[in-house]
Amino acid sequence: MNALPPLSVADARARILTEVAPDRPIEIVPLARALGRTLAKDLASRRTQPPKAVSAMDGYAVRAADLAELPVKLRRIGESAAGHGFSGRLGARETVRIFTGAPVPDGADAILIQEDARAEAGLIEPLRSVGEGAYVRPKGLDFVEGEVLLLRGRHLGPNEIALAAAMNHAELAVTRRPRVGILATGDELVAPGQNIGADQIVASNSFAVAALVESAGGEPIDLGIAADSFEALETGVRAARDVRADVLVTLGGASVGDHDLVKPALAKEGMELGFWRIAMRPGKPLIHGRLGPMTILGLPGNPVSAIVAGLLFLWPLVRALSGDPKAGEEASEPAVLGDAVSANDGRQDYLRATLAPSATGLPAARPFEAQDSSLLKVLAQAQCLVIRAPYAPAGKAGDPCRIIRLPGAR
Ligand SMILES: Nc1nc2c(c(=O)[nH]1)N[C@H]1C(S)=C(S)[C@@H](COP(=O)(O)OP(=O)(O)OC[C@H]3O[C@@H](n4cnc5c(N)ncnc54)[C@H](O)[C@@H]3O)O[C@H]1N2
Ligand code: MOO
Repeated sequence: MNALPPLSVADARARILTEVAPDRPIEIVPLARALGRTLAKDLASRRTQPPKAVSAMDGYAVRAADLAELPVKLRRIGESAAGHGFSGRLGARETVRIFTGAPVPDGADAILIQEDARAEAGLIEPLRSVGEGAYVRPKGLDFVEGEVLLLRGRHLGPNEIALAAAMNHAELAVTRRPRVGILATGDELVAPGQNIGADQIVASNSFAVAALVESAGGEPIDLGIAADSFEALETGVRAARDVRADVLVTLGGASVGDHDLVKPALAKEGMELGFWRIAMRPGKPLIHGRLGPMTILGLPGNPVSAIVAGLLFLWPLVRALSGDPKAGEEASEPAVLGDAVSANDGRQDYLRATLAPSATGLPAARPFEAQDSSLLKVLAQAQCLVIRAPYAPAGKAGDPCRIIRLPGAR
């Protein structure tokens, strides 16, 4: 009974994600409130950018042909500034003073930057020739009206919001943020800043998991700390139902000790168990199930186990519940080992490691000696997790490996 179930990390993730319904509830939000949200519909541009040809530099709008043979003097006939174009047309040997972002006047086909011109009494003397189109941003260089630039499911960060604004969308259709109830469990836990008894510790996992949920676009709801009793866990489950959580994340109590009651308590409440325990370190005693409309994710109590399992399973679950079709894609990348590692057992390891440049062109990942799943300090010092497949043979420095960068690591 103690033999590890063969469920792999990839299978566990697939099973968690398959039950997510594809259609998500939609809300309309102003652009200023769209950070971290997920687009519910493909977004097409309402305009062409730039709407007409504009200058990329401060200087003079010219006809390139006029400057083919120097010396030549051009007559300055006006000015074009951003927001105030020149309405006339450039004739032979004429020029218009122009500034960055200003419309290029009709008849002009190039910009002579002002560093390459001598100006005197209404005349401009070019100091060099220019090619046709020099420093001209043609109409629609960035995008054209009707172009679909952001797809449904896109997680909105600063760049996407800037693009949506430039496309002239003042509000966006986004999916409702998945509600994630977070219930810490354990008689030993006390919230930070409280009086702490001799056998107690500060509950840190709720904060880490709430931050993960938030960064994935979900709405974390703190359900507090439940004692190690069926009654307290029952109260916690009721609280999750009351806030209409899409996901209930429990923290701790997932293992096999006499006080690890989460699985039986959830079963008593009617949870249909998906799986329990996966071939992974840290994070082995992961619980997955369904309780009415709620997905249950029981993360292990060890802080690093909770965070690593949160990154690998809760993060994609929140993305999937946000309507992101790419939620299941693992964000791993190639690297090389910076140090030797020993042969692995049957669990897929996620080793906290630093990253440094290497001669191979790939970053070199050096796992910390200390990998105990209680060590938050090591996690905060790490830049990535080195993935070690089950039964991977010993590796030496320079061997290829795959890593997952830790969010916000420095
Ligand atoms: N005989 C066995 N013992 C254990 C096994 C096993 O297979 N056989 N599995 C080990 C593994 S692997 C893990 S991981 C842990 C996880 O156990 P639980 O999920 O039951 O977690 P707890 O026992 O409740 O707590 C573990 C550890 O983490 C601290 N903790 C719990 N919650 C928080 C929190 N919110 N913030 C900060 N720290 C927290 C708790 O005080 C414990 O020190 O089980 C192994 N045991
Ligand atoms: O798998 Mo546990 O998560 O070793 O710490």
